[in-house]
Amino acid sequence: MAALFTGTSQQLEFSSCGEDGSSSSSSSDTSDNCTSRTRSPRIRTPSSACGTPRVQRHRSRFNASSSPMLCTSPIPYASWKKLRLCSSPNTPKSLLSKSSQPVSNIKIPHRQRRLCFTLATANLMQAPSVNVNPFTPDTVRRNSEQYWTKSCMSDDEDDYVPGLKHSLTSSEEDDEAFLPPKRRAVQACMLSRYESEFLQLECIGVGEFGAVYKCVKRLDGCLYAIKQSRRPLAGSYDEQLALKEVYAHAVLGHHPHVVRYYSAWAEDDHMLIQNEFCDGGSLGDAIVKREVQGDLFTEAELKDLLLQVSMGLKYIHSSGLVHLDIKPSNIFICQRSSTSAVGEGESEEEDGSATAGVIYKIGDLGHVTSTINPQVEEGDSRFLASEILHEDYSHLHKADIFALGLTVLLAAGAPPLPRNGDQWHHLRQEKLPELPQKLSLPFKALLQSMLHPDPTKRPSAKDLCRHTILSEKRTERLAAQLRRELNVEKFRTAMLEKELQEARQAALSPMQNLSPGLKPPAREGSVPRAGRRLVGRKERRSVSFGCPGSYI
Ligand SMILES: Nc1ncnc2c1ncn2[C@@H]1O[C@H](COP(=O)(O)OP(=O)(O)OP(=O)(O)O)[C@@H](O)[C@H]1O
Ligand SMILES: [Mg+2]
Repeated sequence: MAALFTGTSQQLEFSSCGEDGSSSSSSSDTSDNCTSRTRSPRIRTPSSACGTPRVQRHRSRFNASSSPMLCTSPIPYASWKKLRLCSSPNTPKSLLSKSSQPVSNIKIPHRQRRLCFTLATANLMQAPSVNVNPFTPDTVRRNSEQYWTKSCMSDDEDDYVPGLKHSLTSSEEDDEAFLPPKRRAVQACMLSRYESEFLQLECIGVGEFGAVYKCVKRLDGCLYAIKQSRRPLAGSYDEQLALKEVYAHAVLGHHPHVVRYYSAWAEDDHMLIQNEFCDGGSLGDAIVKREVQGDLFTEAELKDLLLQVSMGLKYIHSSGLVHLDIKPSNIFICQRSSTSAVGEGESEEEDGSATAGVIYKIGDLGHVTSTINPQVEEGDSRFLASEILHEDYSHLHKADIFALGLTVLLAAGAPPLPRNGDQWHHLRQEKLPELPQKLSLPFKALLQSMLHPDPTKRPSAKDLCRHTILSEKRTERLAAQLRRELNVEKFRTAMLEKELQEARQAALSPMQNLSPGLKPPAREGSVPRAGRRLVGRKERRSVSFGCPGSYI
């Protein structure tokens, strides 16, 4: 993995993401840009509030937990090294690699491995061996385009259109480049799991914990976001964060408003977490982008954001957990089409959130803790509720509501949030920041209530999901969902009607060929036997569509 990091950092140039630690400038951190993150203790001296500098407290906690004897975590923190037990899961790919390994497992010296990894990575970069998933929307579209192009070509071979021919050839070549030649199987067994199972496409973000890469999984051809810890993990604070994230994801399961987790493993002292890739990036990035374009989130969009994240929080809270690091850079955006491809239909239908537009998802579960036995690692100080600073953990889920209130205000165009000082306290004393747009009074009042100094006065995530101000949004979502379902049913009905007509015709045509004397007497309203048998299996499906005058 060291090699992996050496190799890839050369090729990918971390600095090209513009997010190296040194470039952080919190003055312009409208949306907690990843340049400005300081994972631990963000409050230096929130004036009178806290005598002990946060840094101190935080560090000591971290040191304590690095020793197995002093570990205070409620989670039985097995050393991350134990993850190595499952670092080569029996995915078809790893089984293939294993079977191609020589019987005598020759240990390659580290230096040599480094070289192998780098060379192999270079080779893979040149000719990526990745399967093409035929079911992803892009592939389906491309295949159908190719199908039409090909059929047009074969209809009239002589009508040669250079451009068309060229595009067809190049896309065929693309496909060939993606198919794994057999000889690469030998290389694959020398690669790390990350390198053998994934093709790294680009660096999509850098945070305190590490870097996040957009990757395509060679086996299924789908995109994933893989988060890699920057520093070696053993006994570190990062280890705790990484394990917390993995444990939380595993407990939470799937929800349309929580970034989906697929797998995690350790390689050469670094943790890797494979998550759903959100093609719209983070809300933080979206806020910055829209600010630059002078295009603020409208009130309707803000309500949609608030409703969706509240749904995700409601789910997290109902599982007895709290996020504790809600902020724009930890909320991810998926465009509608890509989300449906991930196969989340069931749960989306449940809460009626499947509509056109974007889907917001809560990610980065590195600070998640349980409400019953909380082990609080504060998140970003800009979003920290004051009771958490005072170590009052009796209403932890309301700290998430507070952070969400500030997140929505930032999306509404609020100026960058203070990390400490008087401004920091003002925000926690019901003094909302100035906004560059006019929000309706009820919506403003709702946001204000989310920032109430008394956590018990803040609405819960459940309250927010049911709130009348957001109910309009909810109704809209529900209506859109129903419209989609109606369209599907209409389409199904049309198909069945067509089938029915064909079946009737098929049944009638042999009868028409019979001489009049041989024809059985027609029973009014009945379909001839042959016809019934032909469509009999569709009976149950068809019956709800009420086909008058038939038994079908
Ligand atoms: N699933 C994902 N899909 C798309 N982009 C992602 C995904 N996960 C992370 N990113 C990008 O990587 C950045 C950092 O990710 P993440 O928040 O997980 O890391 P972090 O180290 O915890 O950062 P921070 O300390 O700011 O919370 C995000 O701001 C986002 O731009
Ligand atoms: Mg983050």
